[in-house]
Amino acid sequence: MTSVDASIKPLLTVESLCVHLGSPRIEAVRGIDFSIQPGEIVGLAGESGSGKSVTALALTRLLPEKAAPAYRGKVSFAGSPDNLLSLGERALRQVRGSGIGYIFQEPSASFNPVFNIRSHMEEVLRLQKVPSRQSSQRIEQAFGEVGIPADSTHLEAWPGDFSGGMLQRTAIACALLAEPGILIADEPTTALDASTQKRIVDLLKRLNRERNMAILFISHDLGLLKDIASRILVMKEGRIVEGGPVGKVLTSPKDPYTRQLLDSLPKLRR
Ligand SMILES: Nc1ncnc2c1ncn2[C@@H]1O[C@H](COP(=O)(O)OP(=O)(O)OP(=O)(O)O)[C@@H](O)[C@H]1O
Repeated sequence: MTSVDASIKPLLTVESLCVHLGSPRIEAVRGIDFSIQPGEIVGLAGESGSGKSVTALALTRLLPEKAAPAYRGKVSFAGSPDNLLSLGERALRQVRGSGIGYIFQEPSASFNPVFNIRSHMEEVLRLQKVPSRQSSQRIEQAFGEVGIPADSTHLEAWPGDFSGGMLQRTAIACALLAEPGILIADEPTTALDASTQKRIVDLLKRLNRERNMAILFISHDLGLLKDIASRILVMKEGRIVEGGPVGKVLTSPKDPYTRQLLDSLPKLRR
């Protein structure tokens, strides 16, 4: 886990973020504030429905249009004065492409089943305006980072040909192609078996260390967050009810809700 110098300016700052969505309308996120430093791994915990995924998607306005999301507050990235919540679509696409990457619980959510793996990776590079003569080398490098051979068997495969763990590693490789400053990982291991889960967590920790890539790691599993994050935030009903260094929050939680979440963890995982 990379240690973080508090004097360094935050990479991502979220101020008074509120999100209304759906029908009937609900306020899924109710005025939250947090920041993430370059190279920091922050865990976002909270039970199902507490607003973790809505928060993650709201950062770059990725919530589905059909939910008619309305955003309030400010999200700033990489020292820019722009508010991502009101930035034009084109500029925002640039941030989504290169600044802020995502991986999701269901790795298949990162892929279109009718395109093969190579097409997905080339599309990421095209959006990054990487000259096509550099494509093969960049794809090889990204695959290398996640331990998948960049041969035709893997590159010409369809997303449906891969196991969950393999597809999640491929999703991470796709995200890496854009060299994000921060990776938003929304329950990235929940759909995987225990040994694959460990492999993905180890991979993310290594990428954090080697690339100084910050990670917002979302999970309802405090035991897992203890292993990966240096700091955690706990959400309940759209609010952050507690936050701080992971060791401190987990050994002496202040909020009754965090205590309750901890009590629901098997003793061995604490
Ligand atoms: N696309 C959507 N349309 C309407 N309501 C939504 C949508 N996505 C989430 N919600 C609602 O927003 C609230 C917060 O949901 P969210 O998915 O952020 O919770 P979560 O903490 O990520 O839960 P989980 O751990 O189950 O993923 C819930 O009441 C949920 O039903």
